[in-house]
Amino acid sequence: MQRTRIKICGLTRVEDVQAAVALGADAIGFVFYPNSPRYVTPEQAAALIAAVPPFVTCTGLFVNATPEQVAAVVKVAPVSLVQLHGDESIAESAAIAAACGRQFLRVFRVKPDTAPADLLEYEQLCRAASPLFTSLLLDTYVDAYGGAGKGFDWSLVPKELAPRVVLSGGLSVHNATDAVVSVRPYAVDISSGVEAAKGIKDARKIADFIAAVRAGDDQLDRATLKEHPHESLA
Ligand SMILES: O=C(O)c1ccccc1N[C@@H]1O[C@H](COP(=O)(O)O)[C@@H](O)[C@H]1O
Repeated sequence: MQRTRIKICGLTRVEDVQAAVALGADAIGFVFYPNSPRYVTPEQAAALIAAVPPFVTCTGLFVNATPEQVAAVVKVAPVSLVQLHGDESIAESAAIAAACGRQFLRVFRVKPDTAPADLLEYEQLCRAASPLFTSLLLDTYVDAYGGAGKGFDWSLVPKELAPRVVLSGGLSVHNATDAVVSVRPYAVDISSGVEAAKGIKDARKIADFIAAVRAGDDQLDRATLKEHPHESLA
């Protein structure tokens, strides 16, 4: 049975954390990039993380921070995964993860001229560089680094890579079902598409987004049953 993991990113209020968790988010993201409108201090994030039950993953998002800066944040805000969303090289990303003792998501910001083979090669390099590497997170290249609500051409994602990637960039209730069915990613990550205003999440939009992802999962399950009628979906 297909179950695409769902991360909701850029939370700043405890009521938004509680809503996301209650509605079924698998992961919650906190933005430690000071230029972001969704920035939270490590102390604010620690208070938000205290509202998260076990088995929901808390992620810390960084842009071009040093290993020392990331380690200092993680000491105060106990995230279990770091999302490296800037121009850090693969070696720098591995060093950051080692310094803070956390697994990491390496972000690849896709441009119109990105080739599918670039993504495959980049993922292999990440995997070879560090045992703390978990997944490639694919976002759209924008000057502001992220959280911009801008999508990229999903046909650039190689079929063999898709089951291991986190897909993000411009996702919303309007395209989530299509994203799941056409890309088949391991997970999806959303920020601006479930907001009422920057940094303020909208519980209705989160609920609708999650329902749209599950509708995609259901479509994939039905297709699998049609192709392999004797296969169990359990
Ligand atoms: O959310 C932010 O403010 C942010 C700032 C800097 C880098 C990344 C940021 N968010 C991430 O951007 C992608 C796409 O977001 P959106 O759904 O298109 O708004 C997502 O991975 C966020 O985690």
